Amino acid sequence: MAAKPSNWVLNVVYIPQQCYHSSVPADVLAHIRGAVQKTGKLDGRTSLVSIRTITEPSHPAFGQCGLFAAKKIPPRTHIIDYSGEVHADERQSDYDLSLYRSQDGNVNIGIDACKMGNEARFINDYRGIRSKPNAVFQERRADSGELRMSVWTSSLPLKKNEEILVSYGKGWWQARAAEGAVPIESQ
Ligand SMILES: C[S@@+](CC[C@H](N)C(=O)[O-])C[C@H]1O[C@@H](n2cnc3c(N)ncnc32)[C@H](O)[C@@H]1O
Repeated sequence: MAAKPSNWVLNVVYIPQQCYHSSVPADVLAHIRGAVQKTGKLDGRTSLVSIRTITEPSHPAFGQCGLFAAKKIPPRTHIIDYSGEVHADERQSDYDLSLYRSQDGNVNIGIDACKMGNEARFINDYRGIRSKPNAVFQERRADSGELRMSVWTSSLPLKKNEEILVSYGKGWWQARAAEGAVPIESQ
């Protein structure tokens, strides 16, 4: 089992690389895994980030965790891949993001880091924290050929100890507005 990063949460399994749920159809699985042979090398670890509990009461995710730059990170730099359970079944999860949609639109593949994942699951949305995101999600093929959702710095560097913040997208918040996830005016 992979060594957990500092401040990892008790009820979540740490997986440095994505894993696959049985709901993913075989042809889609082959497409996501890619054609390149796996090397067996674990490339999911990074020293660029640290998980911290948010202690400022003014932060909208006060008491939860966030992901922070452990050192200065240059602009347009790969920070980490979002790992979790790659799945095709329906999920109600605040840790689920979209990875792939089949051409006919019949298969939607997500990566759910609710029960298992890596440091990237702690990345918060920028709303209510700063004026714009300082990081972006970007699909990429890893050296192994595998399709992944990765996190990159924007056009500006990240300072050491700066919180890494992306945009979850308006749709993410709209879908949760009924549950009072965030004040609508802050979208
Ligand atoms: C993917 S998790 C992010 C990590 C989470 N803070 C944690 O400690 O597990 C998404 C959840 O974080 C919180 N969150 C993220 N960004 C937020 C924001 N800008 N304002 C309020 N809550 C936020 C919400 O509770 C949301 O459901």
